[in-house]
Amino acid sequence: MDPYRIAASPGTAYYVPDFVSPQEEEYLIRKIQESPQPKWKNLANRRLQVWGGDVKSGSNVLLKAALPSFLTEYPDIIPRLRSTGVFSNTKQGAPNHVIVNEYLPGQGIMPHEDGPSYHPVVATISLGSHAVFNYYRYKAPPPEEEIDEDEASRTSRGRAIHPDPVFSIFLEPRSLIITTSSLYTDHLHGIDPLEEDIFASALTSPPSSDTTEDSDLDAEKHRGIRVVNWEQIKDEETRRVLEEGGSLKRGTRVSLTCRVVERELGVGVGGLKGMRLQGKKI
Ligand SMILES: O=C(O)CCC(=O)C(=O)O
Ligand SMILES: [Fe+2]
Repeated sequence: MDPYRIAASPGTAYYVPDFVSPQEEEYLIRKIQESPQPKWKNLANRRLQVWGGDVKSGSNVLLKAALPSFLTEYPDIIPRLRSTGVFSNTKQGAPNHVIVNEYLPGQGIMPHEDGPSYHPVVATISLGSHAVFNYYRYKAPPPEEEIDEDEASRTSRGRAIHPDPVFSIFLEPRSLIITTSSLYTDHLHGIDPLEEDIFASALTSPPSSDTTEDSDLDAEKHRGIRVVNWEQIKDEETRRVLEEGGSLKRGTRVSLTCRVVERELGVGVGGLKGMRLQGKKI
């Protein structure tokens, strides 16, 4: 995987263009769209499907269900992810849990952390359209003496997030991105709800706060996002936009977020009825 490493990313991340072929992309989108209506969960700003089973809240345990053949047989997404080796230090060796998200132009996902149920290596496949993944950090917590006991035991929820992303990664349709370790555990990730992404030239540096006397023209040149992996972008036209600055309209994007939940419970004959988990009926 070394040739695919994103050099400018903090932590270790890999960007693999053309991880799936155009034919496979079309097939996957079709199979996902053909899933029965109840498989879709409608959220305010996107809809999603969960495959592989549910993670019981509070337990971090996956109540395992079979992955569909469009992920295990044709196209062989899961075996292909196994062969990258990035999951080799997990018990399973390959993702056992996949979330499918569908975003129409103008939709996105708020900056968030995925939580402790997942092993901190994530494989994301983009289909249909591009995305710009933004990574954020929390604002520094208040000094310790100002935190009361209750505050300290609270989870990260409710902590203020820095409004500007620390960095952004461009995801082409059919690409795979693998994020690991600190990128996953120390940052939040999100996608802005936009119909069009605006890019500043990757060759310019972001305006610093003491360059307020910049001309309007200079300011214009600096406006927009810079992505850290622009040199790894396969599509020439897209790479030129990222290099020189410009905009890209979004289409419908379908993503596969593939992860490992190391603690899992298989579903035997008779299903979940009467099953107990850590002494509790589930
Ligand atoms: O669509 C994506 O690539 C991001 C999805 C995501 O962050 C999530 O499902 O937790
Ligand atoms: Fe996420």
